[in-house]
Amino acid sequence: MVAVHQLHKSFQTPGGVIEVLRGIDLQIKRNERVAVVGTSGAGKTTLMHILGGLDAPTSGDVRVEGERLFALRGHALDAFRNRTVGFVFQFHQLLPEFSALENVMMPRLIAGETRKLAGEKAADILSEVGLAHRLTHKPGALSGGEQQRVAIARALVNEPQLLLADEPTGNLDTGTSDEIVALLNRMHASKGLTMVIVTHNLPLAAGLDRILRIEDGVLAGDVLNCS
Ligand SMILES: Nc1ncnc2c1ncn2[C@@H]1O[C@H](COP(=O)(O)OP(=O)(O)OP(=O)(O)O)[C@@H](O)[C@H]1O
Repeated sequence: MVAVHQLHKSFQTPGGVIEVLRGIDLQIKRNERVAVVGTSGAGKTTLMHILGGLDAPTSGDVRVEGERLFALRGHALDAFRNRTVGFVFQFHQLLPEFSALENVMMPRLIAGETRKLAGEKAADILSEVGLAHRLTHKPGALSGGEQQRVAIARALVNEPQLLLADEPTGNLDTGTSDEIVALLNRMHASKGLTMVIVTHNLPLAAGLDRILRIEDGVLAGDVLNCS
């Protein structure tokens, strides 16, 4: 599903060039649930952004579903990302002036669907994440857990094969965090998703199929969870 070959990423900063990813090789199977752990600043978010085509590597290759991500340019990359990858961030990044329904419709409207069909699909997925009663609420009128459910619905509304989540429970209390983890696992099971989740939440990581540890820009550990 995902194949990463000799991935390097450097950033130019006022203090000079910093090498954040230093030669990562990685394969992720279809339907796998992978946790990415590591100390702060290790390069986890940078890796996720590159896996999802949000940022380009300095060198190296990423294939998603056999497609060389960075051979795609402009509109072709946008379209591939919109169709194939869903993102969930720590801070939900919902648009505050739009309702839950409108936020979730957005990726389908961007893909060119009519408002009517996009609205139906968005209502269905919001219902699947337990928010059928919150369609017209704006993000500010929702709890933190509900906001994250809307963000998960938005990530899944285009039926992507790959879900990338960066600290999806990082901003939530323990109870709400457990509900979000349960929801992600339910979505994985019902939709056959491949999931990659950056997390500092060790029980979350321990519940997934595989744990990757990134340290100082390299893959320092890769453990299958056999329990
Ligand atoms: N656009 C950028 N320009 C310059 N440096 C950057 C940029 N993005 C990330 N970095 C640096 O790259 C390093 C890795 O950042 P990254 O966000 O990938 O780490 P992380 O492992 O996700 O950390 P955390 O767990 O704290 O979120 C950090 O030192 C960060 O300051």
